[in-house]
Amino acid sequence: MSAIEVTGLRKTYRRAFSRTGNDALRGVDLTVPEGSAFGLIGPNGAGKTTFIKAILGIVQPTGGTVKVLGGSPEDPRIREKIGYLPERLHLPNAWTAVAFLHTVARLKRLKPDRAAELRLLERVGLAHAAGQRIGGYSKGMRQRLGLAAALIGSPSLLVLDEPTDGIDPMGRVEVRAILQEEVRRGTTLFLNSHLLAETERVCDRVAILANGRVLREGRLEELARGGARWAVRFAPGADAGTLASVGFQSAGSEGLFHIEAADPAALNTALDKARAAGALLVELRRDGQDLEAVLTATMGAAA
Ligand SMILES: Nc1ncnc2c1ncn2[C@@H]1O[C@H](COP(=O)(O)OP(=O)(O)OP(=O)(O)O)[C@@H](O)[C@H]1O
Repeated sequence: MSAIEVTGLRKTYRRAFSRTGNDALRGVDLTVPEGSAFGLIGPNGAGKTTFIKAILGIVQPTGGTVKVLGGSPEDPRIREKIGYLPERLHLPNAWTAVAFLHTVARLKRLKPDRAAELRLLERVGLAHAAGQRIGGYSKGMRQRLGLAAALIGSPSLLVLDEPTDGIDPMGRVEVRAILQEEVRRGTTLFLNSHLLAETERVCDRVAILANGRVLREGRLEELARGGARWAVRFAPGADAGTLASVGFQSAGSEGLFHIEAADPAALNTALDKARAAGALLVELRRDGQDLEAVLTATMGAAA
């Protein structure tokens, strides 16, 4: 089953007293496989937050269909299985973190469990501030609390809109570890982040949204990391003719070669042959672009 299945999704925000509107989504088809870590990227105003709100039933689509966890996002039984961290968090400043999580649990129709709530606060690095009023929290602390609220009840789908906004670099490492744990647990992660390095580290699939349309979608390996192409450096003295016969094409600079290998087994077979011919491997890396380069190239091609 797909965690999210969207077809022909359109959203036009109507302008008051006007016949025209603002087309935020212009026919989006997107499938998010269950258990995947999916990243949505794109420039400001692309429609990312609108897309997220549509899959959560917060905005009403103008057209198209949205199926989440096999049902409608408006179905309360489906909503209970979704954890959501919005881009703009509104937290009750006069409350403590514990009181807030308690209420979120009740809204999710869960039995309040103080020990579980304290464990969650510990997990997001807020144990020390559990009894403090939220009004005194820093931006990063508020964001961590929002993440804790999204994690309540071990959701099947976690939808996070800019989760590390305001969180310091060490905090980002912690948040990333939590997201990776959740994915290992089987949660589907849907992440909207402007931090491409973050998306690249956490996600296995990515979609590029621009001007309300999906320009590219696929496995990160295929889009960014170069897929089957590898760059290999051998120690000086390796015989280029012999290496070419087993698939290594010279890249011009001393000792540097490229090879296409469909999978790790094919790559290792070629490396074994190169070593058997006396070549010494000194460096191996995927010959790919990073996500920033993919986004820039995709946006350039679409302009
Ligand atoms: N409530 C609204 N009323 C009218 N227009 C809106 C509303 N919300 C969003 N828009 C418009 O819809 C378009 C898409 O906005 P959206 O916030 O979905 O983009 P985004 O990709 O999340 O942007 P960002 O990366 O800047 O957060 C923009 O042109 C925006 O101005």
